Amino acid sequence: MIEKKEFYINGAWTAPAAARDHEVINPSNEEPCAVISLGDQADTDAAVAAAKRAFPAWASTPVEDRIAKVEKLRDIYKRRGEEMAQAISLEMGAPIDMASTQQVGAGSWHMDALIKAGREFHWVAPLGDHAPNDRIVHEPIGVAAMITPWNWPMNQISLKVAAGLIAGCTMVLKPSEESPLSAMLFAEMVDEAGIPAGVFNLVNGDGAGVGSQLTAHPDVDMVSFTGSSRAGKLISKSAADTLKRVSLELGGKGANLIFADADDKAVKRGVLHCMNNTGQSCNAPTRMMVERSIYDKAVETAAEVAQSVTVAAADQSGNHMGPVVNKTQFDKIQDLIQTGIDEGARLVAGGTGRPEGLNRGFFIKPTVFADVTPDMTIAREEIFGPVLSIMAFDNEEQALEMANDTVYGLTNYVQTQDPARLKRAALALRSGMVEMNGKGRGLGSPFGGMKQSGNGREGGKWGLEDFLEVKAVSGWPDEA
Ligand SMILES: NC(=O)c1ccc[n+]([C@@H]2O[C@H](COP(=O)([O-])OP(=O)(O)OC[C@H]3O[C@@H](n4cnc5c(N)ncnc54)[C@H](O)[C@@H]3O)[C@@H](O)[C@H]2O)c1
Repeated sequence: MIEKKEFYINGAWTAPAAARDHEVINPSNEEPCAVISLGDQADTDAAVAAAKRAFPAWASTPVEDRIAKVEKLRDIYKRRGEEMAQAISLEMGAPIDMASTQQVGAGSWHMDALIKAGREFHWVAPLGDHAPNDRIVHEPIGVAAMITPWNWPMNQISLKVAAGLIAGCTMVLKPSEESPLSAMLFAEMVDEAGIPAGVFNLVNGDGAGVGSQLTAHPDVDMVSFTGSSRAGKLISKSAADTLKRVSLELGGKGANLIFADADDKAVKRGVLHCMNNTGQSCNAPTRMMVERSIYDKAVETAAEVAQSVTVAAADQSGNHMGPVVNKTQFDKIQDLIQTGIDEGARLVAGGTGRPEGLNRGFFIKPTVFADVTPDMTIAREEIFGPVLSIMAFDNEEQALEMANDTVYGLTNYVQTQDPARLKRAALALRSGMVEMNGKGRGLGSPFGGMKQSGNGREGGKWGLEDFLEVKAVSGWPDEA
């Protein structure tokens, strides 16, 4: 069993102030695979103090030197990608091939984008020709607390840490207690990259402990949080007493609008996207809304695609689906599937219980419901598992209304060959992102939501701005 009980504070691996062991469970077999420590107030205080001490020197380090350190970190990360894939796969259950490509790949992709954005960013920018002696100066906010979830661990950590480093912030990372192994490996890489002591610190802990201590800490200047809307609300309240800046990336309930003229791969693509990472993605297209004239065919195709998805342990090679992360999620998803049945949705694939042949591990059947109505629980709640809800619509107006009828607003999807409709839908959907006809977003595109999906924007130049103060200066001397 892996034993990793220390925290990374002030450039050194440090024993916790008090022993509080926590077992990390391998979701593929429900057995403990590692022991870590959960920190307490003394560990949090030590990490925040180290970050505070390191801030003046790091903030005044030239930005090109900060970027050079992140480039080094990115290179080490790429070199040690296989180790990272193993850690992610073990702790949160992503199948090893998917962990190597998508999970690890997301981290280097974001670091590349942030490096590019840092180089192109106007750190000191003119206000405009009408005010030639005004400058807008961008400065790091200070000490950032970074609190991350388990579902895409390196995606989230790289977005926050690389942006914070380039911006000139110092930081304390509290990764999810479900996925600490990848985060500790990342800390080793930060150390190897020669990032100065105190700039990056890591303390493991849970939300009620280290998480809350960070969000309430008087010496933390901002909180960058990715996780559930539930925790986002608690964090906002906790940070209010010290008026910290709070950047939130929360849950979602993405709609995928499939019009009758959609390409013939649209339904299959939508189902597989929903099931990717065992449905544990905030931007998963979990509400498939289909124009009535192609509805029956779409339901049939969706059921076939879901039935073709195989399920197996995370350490097996192949393109199967792995388990969900833990028993709490397993039980919650089982309950929601049962609720879907009880409320009258038509089960066309999957259902409650484990897939055939799997008696241990948090495995869920790839599940599809048809005839879902907007008031049903499965149409409203983020399930965070491989469960798709299919609904019918009669016209564009109704489709857009149904898509926007949610407290969330993270990513919506549109499938149609009609260019005018694509543009209308892109503008009408109330979400931070709209992806159309299966085209992924480009390098450096901002990731974030509206409404209860949060207020932050991560990635590229918008990701840097989350960690920056804007200072307005007048009377700037004329350039020689
Ligand atoms: N919008 C995005 O960018 C995005 C990306 C990935 C995941 N998510 C969301 O994350 C959720 C799944 O992740 P999760 O189950 O780990 O979420 P979670 O909210 O339970 O936990 C996320 C992190 O917050 C910490 N935390 C929990 N309560 C806290 C509190 N009161 N104070 C401080 N920290 C606290 C946890 O320890 C963990 O590190 C889903 O809702 C998903 O949609 C959002």
